[in-house]
Amino acid sequence: MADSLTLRAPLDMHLHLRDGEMMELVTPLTAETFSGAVIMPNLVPPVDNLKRLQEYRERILAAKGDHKFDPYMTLFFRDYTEQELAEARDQIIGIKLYPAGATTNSEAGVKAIDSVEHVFKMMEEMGIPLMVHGETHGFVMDREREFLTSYRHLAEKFPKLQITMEHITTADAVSVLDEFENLRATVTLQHLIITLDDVAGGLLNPHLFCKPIAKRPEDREALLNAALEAHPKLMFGSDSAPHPRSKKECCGCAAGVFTAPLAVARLAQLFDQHSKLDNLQAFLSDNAQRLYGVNPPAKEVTVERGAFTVASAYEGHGQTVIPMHAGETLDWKISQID
Ligand SMILES: NC(=O)N[C@@H](CC(=O)O)C(=O)O
Ligand SMILES: [Zn+2]
Ligand SMILES: [Zn+2]
Repeated sequence: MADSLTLRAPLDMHLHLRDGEMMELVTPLTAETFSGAVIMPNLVPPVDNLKRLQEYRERILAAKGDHKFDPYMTLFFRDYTEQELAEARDQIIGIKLYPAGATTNSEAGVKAIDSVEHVFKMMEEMGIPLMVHGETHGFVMDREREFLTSYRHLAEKFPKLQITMEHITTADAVSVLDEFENLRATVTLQHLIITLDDVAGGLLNPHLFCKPIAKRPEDREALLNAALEAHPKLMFGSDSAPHPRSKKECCGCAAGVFTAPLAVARLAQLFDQHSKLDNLQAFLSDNAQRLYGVNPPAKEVTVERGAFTVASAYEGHGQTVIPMHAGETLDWKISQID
């Protein structure tokens, strides 16, 4: 069994960097180990025009320091005009659709998905990918499964529109992925590891609470198998979603798990545990490069077997964030970054 592995240009295809002091704190933590990341637009107010997007990108580039790191920008879906889309096309990797109220900072999202199909049509014609937080407003455990109907409808009606099912959490979603050529998906680290039991089966763990909520053991199994086999349409997207400690350890805990600083080491441990280290490169970079046609800056990240104790908190810029696995010791660590 290999005791180390060098990963080329790791990519995080779903990342929240926030803004202001939180952005200052968390951006270098991703920029250090990843060559690029898809930056989610759910700021307050949302990133839904080019001026805001360009300014946000500049702030990210300033916050990343000297690290080689490409932020792949997204716009927050709204009823864009053809001219707006044409101007945005070369500056974005895609447009992210949130059903209104489905998750953190999504109040400005779409209220009725069938009322915006003219925008999907234009995006299809212009080759702009659509990324989707795919949950209905149904019972919390059924929201993703119910939304699969919308994915099927969109995939069929707009066969040239590239649609990413973001942060999938169910076995059903894995199956739908194979039904349509134009569907692809991201999956998080936590959904490969935990189930609802880890969130709420014993003492409540707010640091594992996110949307979509972690599901059943058989769902985790299906997601994990697809990731370990480096399913060609599945990409790593951490959905690392930092919230201040005070917004997590309180009554009315915000949804989001912060995994950016430990994601690569923890994925190496997971793939090693299942003797699938050889497939990590595809899951963590090659699939995304092929599906999105991105060409990230060169970066080699070597992981090796060895103890790595995750910080109990990340602090700085007046912010405190608690990561997943806080204070725990992992079996794999990053040993070198070139
Ligand atoms: N995943 C989450 O639970 N939260 C994300 C939003 C999202 O990706 O849905 C956040 O912005 O905090
Ligand atoms: Zn989401
Ligand atoms: Zn997210």
